[in-house]
Amino acid sequence: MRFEKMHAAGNDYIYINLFEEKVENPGELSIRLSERHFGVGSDGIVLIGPSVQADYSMLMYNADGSEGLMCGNAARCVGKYLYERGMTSKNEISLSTKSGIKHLSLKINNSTNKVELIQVNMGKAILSAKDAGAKGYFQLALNEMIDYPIQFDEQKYRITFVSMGNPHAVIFLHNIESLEIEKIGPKIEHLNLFPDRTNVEFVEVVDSKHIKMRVWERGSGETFACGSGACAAVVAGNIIGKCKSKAKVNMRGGQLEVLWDKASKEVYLTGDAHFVYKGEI
Ligand SMILES: N[C@@H](CCC[C@H](N)C(=O)O)C(=O)O
Repeated sequence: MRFEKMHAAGNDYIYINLFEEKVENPGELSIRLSERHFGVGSDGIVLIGPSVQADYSMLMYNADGSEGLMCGNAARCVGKYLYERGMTSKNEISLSTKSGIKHLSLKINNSTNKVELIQVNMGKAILSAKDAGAKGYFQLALNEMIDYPIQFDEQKYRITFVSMGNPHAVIFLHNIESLEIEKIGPKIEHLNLFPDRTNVEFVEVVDSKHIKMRVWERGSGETFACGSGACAAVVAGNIIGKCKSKAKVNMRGGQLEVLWDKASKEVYLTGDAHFVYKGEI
């Protein structure tokens, strides 16, 4: 099986082209390949395939084999893959995902014909179970959580829940560098408040247009970046008065830019993406 490793801000996935390869048990494959010592090593796998309603489709699996309904960084990598591997010559691409059809806009460097930046319209941020309506995408024990206080291990946290097609619990703190994310992340991921588990973003304000974030991803642990998480952090930050609706988000592996268009309620995620290497197993 041939694959390509790609990353976006250090959020690394193994990309498999279903036009060339057959995958029978993607969850099991993701566990095996993602393992950093005995496998290839990644935050999960991404399958690129055909679609009836959109130009292409994308499925993604976390390192523990669970399926992620949306992945902002993978969607952007898929845009680069489709263009640079000659599967499209379009710079506007529609991509079917488990949380609906997303639209990608590619910025091409005319002299190299390489994709420099990829923006994905992540769709509307959903803040309450009521707004999620029939689409669902997540279960929450409460209707919504805006700056909602919780306490465990004698520590207090305030959570704002945002669905970007996948669930995010956003927590603003003062010093994220010293955070024991391996201890706290899984506890919040598994709180009863989140029957589907949740991704957890720990966010620090640099200024109103710039935030820093560390992320504990559902199913993958701490990752170097999370695109949907960056979107959720800006939406949550804007709602509770911590940042503007357009902000840069710095994560361990790099920077992404997020714009929450208040008129349409849609969230745009922009940044670069990179091929790491091709492999065969
Ligand atoms: N890293 C991703 C999100 C991947 C899925 C997530 N762990 C989930 O289970 O919801 C991104 O860039 O958005």
